[in-house]
Amino acid sequence: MKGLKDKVVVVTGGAGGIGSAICRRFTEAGAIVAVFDLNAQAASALVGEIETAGGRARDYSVDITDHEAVHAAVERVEQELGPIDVLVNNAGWDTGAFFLQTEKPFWDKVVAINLYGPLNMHHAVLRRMSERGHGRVVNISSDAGRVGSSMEAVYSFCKGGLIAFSKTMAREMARQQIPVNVVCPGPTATALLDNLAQGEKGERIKAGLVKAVPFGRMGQPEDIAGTVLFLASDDAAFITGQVISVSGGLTMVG
Ligand SMILES: NC(=O)C1=CN([C@@H]2O[C@H](COP(=O)(O)OP(=O)(O)OC[C@H]3O[C@@H](n4cnc5c(N)ncnc54)[C@H](O)[C@@H]3O)[C@@H](O)[C@H]2O)C=CC1
Ligand SMILES: CC(C)c1ccc(C(=O)O)c(O)c1O
Repeated sequence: MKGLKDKVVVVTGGAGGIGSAICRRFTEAGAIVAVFDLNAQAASALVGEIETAGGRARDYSVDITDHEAVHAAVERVEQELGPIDVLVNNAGWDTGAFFLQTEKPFWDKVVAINLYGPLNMHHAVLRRMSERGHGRVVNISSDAGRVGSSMEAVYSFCKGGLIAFSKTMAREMARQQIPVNVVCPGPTATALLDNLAQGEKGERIKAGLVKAVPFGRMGQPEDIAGTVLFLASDDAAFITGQVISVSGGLTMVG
């Protein structure tokens, strides 16, 4: 894909399942990746692996729910790696429960990570991109935000909100020619899915999710990364405000 070499890319949740696949693919394409993650150990291990393979990456231990910490980390990236060209908001979290069995402290955590996290990141990075009139944003939502998902009510609320927010940012950033797009994975084999569906009941939930996928299998993190790179590349320079599901046909939204 065109235009990714030497680009500075920030990936939140970059040490996780889908995030690490995205980071690897960007570095394989010649980009320099800033791995933002709460899990400092996993982020550092990923950077070591990428460097061993000849790629360029640096880990940043950041909690995306912390507004000041996000601004400080973004400033550090620009000082250490250069102006940020691409922002991928990928970090997310949930655990499965029916809404009526949940309480506010749980909602606060889900909203803090899945909504305030991306808000903080956009606020810190897009002002800089906007001043430069250059940049790209790819937000990782979920098919849960398009069609809902039982036992993921507050998460779906956030992921649907992220889609609406992305379309609004796409409009607000259009004058600066900064595309903002959304990728919606379906059920994908990562720790998040394992956490959502545990034990025998979990296996039944996973089997049910797979059954709903026309392609008849769960996604792998590598299935998601290519679409993210495409949207960050020059090949997608005229695409903005779009939502693409990468879910083996789970949702076919017009
Ligand atoms: N796995 C799945 O089936 C699906 C995942 N998604 C979305 O894909 C994205 C990536 O998810 P996975 O790779 O599956 O999850 P994961 O659990 O493997 O990775 C998430 C990463 O985010 C990091 N993180 C969590 N809270 C953070 C915070 N406050 N600050 C910084 N980093 C934080 C974690 O340390 C972890 O490394 C998420 O936005 C998720 O909602 C969407 C649809 C399906
Ligand atoms: C139903 C959607 C696609 C879904 C399923 C599972 C998880 C997860 O384990 O985190 C999601 O994030 C989803 O969005």
